[in-house]
Amino acid sequence: MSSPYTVRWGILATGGIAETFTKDLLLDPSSRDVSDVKHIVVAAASSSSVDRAKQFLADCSCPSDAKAYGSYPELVKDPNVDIVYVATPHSHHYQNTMLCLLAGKHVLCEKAFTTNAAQAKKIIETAKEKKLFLMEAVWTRFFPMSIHIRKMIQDGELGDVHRVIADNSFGANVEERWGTQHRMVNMELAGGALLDLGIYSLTWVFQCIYHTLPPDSRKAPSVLGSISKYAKTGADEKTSMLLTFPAAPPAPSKHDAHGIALTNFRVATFPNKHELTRPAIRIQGTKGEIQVDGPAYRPRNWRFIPVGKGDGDVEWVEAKIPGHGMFWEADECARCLRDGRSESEFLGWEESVVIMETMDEVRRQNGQKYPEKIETLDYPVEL
Ligand SMILES: NC(=O)C1=CN([C@@H]2O[C@H](COP(=O)(O)OP(=O)(O)OC[C@H]3O[C@@H](n4cnc5c(N)ncnc54)[C@H](OP(=O)(O)O)[C@@H]3O)[C@@H](O)[C@H]2O)C=CC1
Ligand SMILES: O=C1OC[C@@H](O)[C@H](O)[C@H]1O
Repeated sequence: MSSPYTVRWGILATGGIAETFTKDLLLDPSSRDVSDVKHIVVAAASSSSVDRAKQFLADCSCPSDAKAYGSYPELVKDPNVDIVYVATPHSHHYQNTMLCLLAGKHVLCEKAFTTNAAQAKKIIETAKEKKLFLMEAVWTRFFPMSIHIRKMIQDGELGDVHRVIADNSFGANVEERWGTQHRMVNMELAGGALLDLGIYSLTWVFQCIYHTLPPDSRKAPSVLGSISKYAKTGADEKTSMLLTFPAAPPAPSKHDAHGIALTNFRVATFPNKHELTRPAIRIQGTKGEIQVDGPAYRPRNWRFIPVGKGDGDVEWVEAKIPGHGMFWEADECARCLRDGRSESEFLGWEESVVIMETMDEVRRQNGQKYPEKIETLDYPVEL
């Protein structure tokens, strides 16, 4: 058996998801029956200090020879880094990803890709120019469950999919939990429910209705969106979206399809998040519906209820996750690098842009603008 293709990662920022991702990277791939790729963490950078980066590497049990850097520019100069995982707040993704690409590094950038679609197009254009790999880290797309559900739809097991309803909401006392400075509500950090959580509701709508079509049949949806703002900062705390995907050309398909994407900081998808009470996602076709339990970003159970059957007739299917589940997107990055592909077919550049454009339009309809310094295409900008 040939030795696995090995990818050397640099971690940019040392916050919560950086730690979760890094620990997942270091899990033995055989624990998820993977043998063709493997991952090494060779460096991490903190904008706070080199000591913070050192502590991060230690906390994640990274190899002792992994390099700690006290700045992002130092990280992207490291010749041992093949690909950088960008784990800063949404507001910084554009500047940080441009830094990496211009230094010749492949990039996996956390979601939301950027603050707006124009920035997403700019980093994609730069990746194309530099012949580099770039992907938005919408990790849920790479779950075996997501892949299986997409295939069921493409194989016609649901019949014609007319509607997808997806909710990704937290029940929180926003004032107590996040105040005014936390990235979740801080407009300086592109805070708000839409870019942080709503993108997962949109992910389920898009991966079931849009992504399952042949690429040349995919058409961007029209969207109606409603935003309610958190009084203390103006970030969106409730965003509800109705998307209409036109009938798929060239063969005039029988219908268009609706997506209802919801996100909310005040009320949760499940009243009791530890019980399987109701689906976070419903994928509704003419032969039946798939229900996914949620949370939308890391669902663990799903079921298919054929037309004629009741909820009580069909058991939930548990989809086990040997770890947190971020390794699957990393495995996809490794396979793309191995095969010389600049983008993943699971989440290509065009689809990331269409989703960013959808969120832009919802923000436009509701007068939701972030500070110019995080909406700008200028680079470099000190944030
Ligand atoms: N895929 C998933 O499941 C999840 C994804 N995310 C995404 O990951 C990104 C980061 O989220 P999360 O890890 O929770 O955020 P954290 O606040 O925990 O970490 C963000 C890190 O970014 C760096 N940073 C640089 N500049 C700033 C700044 N001005 N303000 C705050 N932090 C700054 C800091 O690291 P340093 O000081 O070392 O430079 C900080 O620790 C977001 O885009 C979010 O959407 C978040 C949670 C889950
Ligand atoms: O991506 C995410 O998934 C889990 C949430 O807790 C987090 O806020 C969000 O960024």
